[in-house]
Amino acid sequence: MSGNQYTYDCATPRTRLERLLRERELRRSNRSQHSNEKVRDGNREVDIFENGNDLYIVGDDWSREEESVEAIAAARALTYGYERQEGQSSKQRLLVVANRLPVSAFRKGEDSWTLEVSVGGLVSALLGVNEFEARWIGWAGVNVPDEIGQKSLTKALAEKRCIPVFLDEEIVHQYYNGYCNNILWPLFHYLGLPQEDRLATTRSFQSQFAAYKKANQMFADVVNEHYEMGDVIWCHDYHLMFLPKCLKEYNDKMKVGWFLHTPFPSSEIHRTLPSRSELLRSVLAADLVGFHTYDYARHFVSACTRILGLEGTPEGVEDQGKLTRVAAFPIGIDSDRFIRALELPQVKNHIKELKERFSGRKVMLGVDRLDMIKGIPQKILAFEKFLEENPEWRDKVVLLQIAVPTRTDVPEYQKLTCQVHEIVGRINGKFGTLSSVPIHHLDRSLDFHALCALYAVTDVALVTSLRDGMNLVSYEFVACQASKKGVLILSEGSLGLEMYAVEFFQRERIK
Ligand SMILES: O=P(O)(O)OC[C@H]1O[C@H](O[C@H]2O[C@H](CO)[C@@H](O)[C@H](O)[C@H]2O)[C@H](O)[C@@H](O)[C@@H]1O
Ligand SMILES: O=c1ccn([C@@H]2O[C@H](COP(=O)(O)OP(=O)(O)O)[C@@H](O)[C@H]2O)c(=O)[nH]1
Repeated sequence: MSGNQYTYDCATPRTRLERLLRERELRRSNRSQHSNEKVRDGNREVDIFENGNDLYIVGDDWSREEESVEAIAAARALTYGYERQEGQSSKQRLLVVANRLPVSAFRKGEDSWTLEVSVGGLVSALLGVNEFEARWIGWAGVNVPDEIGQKSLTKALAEKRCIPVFLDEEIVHQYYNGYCNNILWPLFHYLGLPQEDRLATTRSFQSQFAAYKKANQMFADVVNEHYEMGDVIWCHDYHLMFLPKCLKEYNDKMKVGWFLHTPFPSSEIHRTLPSRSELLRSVLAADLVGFHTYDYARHFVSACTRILGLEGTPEGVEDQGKLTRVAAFPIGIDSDRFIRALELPQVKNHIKELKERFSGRKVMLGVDRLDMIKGIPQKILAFEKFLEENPEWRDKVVLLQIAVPTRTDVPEYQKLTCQVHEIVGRINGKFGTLSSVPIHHLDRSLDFHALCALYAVTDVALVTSLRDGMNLVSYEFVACQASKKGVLILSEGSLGLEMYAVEFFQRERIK
């Protein structure tokens, strides 16, 4: 054995270790204790062998590296997900960090709170993650300026394994309403930048970007406070693109993943963002970066190569020997949860009521947050055209549109709400009768069971997104249609998700 001996710790070239571990895992079946194996690392060949609890890695230009079982477990947790080691607690600890907590808080008194499940695909998707011992860190959707409120809310949230980040009104205004939802959200969905934000010198842009960085640091501070060695940190979405960098600056041993729930646009679109480079570099501080689809991942890698001049590899992006792995991990739903819900007596009753209420009419359904990317005005206008062109259907079809209010402090969303109300009012005025209207529009959310019943009685679901990250509603509808086999109409803007949808439909045997 040649070279110097030193102790490998989890922070030293992790990416190499991961690559080696992955290859080693593939050879697991042929391996015996104390055996020696040769593994390729790029162009080099290195030897890996185990002795008791130690892993030895020896290569031509490598020094001998000695790795503890804990460090291997930590690297494996990041590379393969959780793997149980003797003497460890039964589940890997996971800190999920997202702007929105799975519950939103409403203040009832000085120190009393009610918590309601937050609506949105990110929350729906992540509630299904149960193979980890997970804690959530995020914003509870409420301003809590006083100490009594902060303490009591922290306590109430702890019961849900949630840890709050307290953002004051000004930060929420600049970071969430401003930079996240007025700049990044429309840009990532190809709606462009608001006119006034094209120049970085615009005061609003600068202050919003500063608030964005400040908010990300506030999330990082809470993570640091709760971090325990070996934890995996999973950062979510466009709200927290700075977080991987903040975390690694604090402790480069942390295992950090970052996942984007929206599309990542082509590099030509990302290039129009004044802070384009800083955001990319911050995300690249993560060990693993994930997207819903291969296209989004490819766009991210090409933004890094074209805008930052870095090298894209089949595994990700490389910067001076450090590899950030980039891959597609399409999020799905727990379909069994929906199928089971349909068997519950209260859901069955609800289905019966809905069938009676709409008997003799075909039910069309839209379930969306009231967001410009969901194409709600377009959907309703298409329905109007259908009624105009097919008068025989006017009293035989109803459109139920659940439009969950969202980001209501952002002017674009306020305008959209007025626009949708105006169109619905006009169409109901035109085609309604004294006893019925063609569109039932609800400005509120439904709970899980009510939603399942609605999906089950629907004849045609309309998913009309102009662009969407994934859109879980389409999957949920299919899961609830096992016996009915209705129709799902997906807009062209949702077709990026087609391959996943088709695979899902086949699995659910819906033709
Ligand atoms: O937290 P909000 O501002 O109220 O918005 C709700 C969520 O909207 C976005 O959801 C996305 O995630 C889904 C699951 O991956 C995906 O199916 C959908 O296409 C996306 O739009 C947003 O990305 C989340 O951060 C929000 O929590
Ligand atoms: O009244 C409602 C409307 C929607 N949802 C949930 O909100 C999520 C929406 O996710 P999607 O990915 O379709 O879009 P997003 O809102 O995240 O952009 C889905 O899980 C729905 O079941 C809900 O719980 N109640």
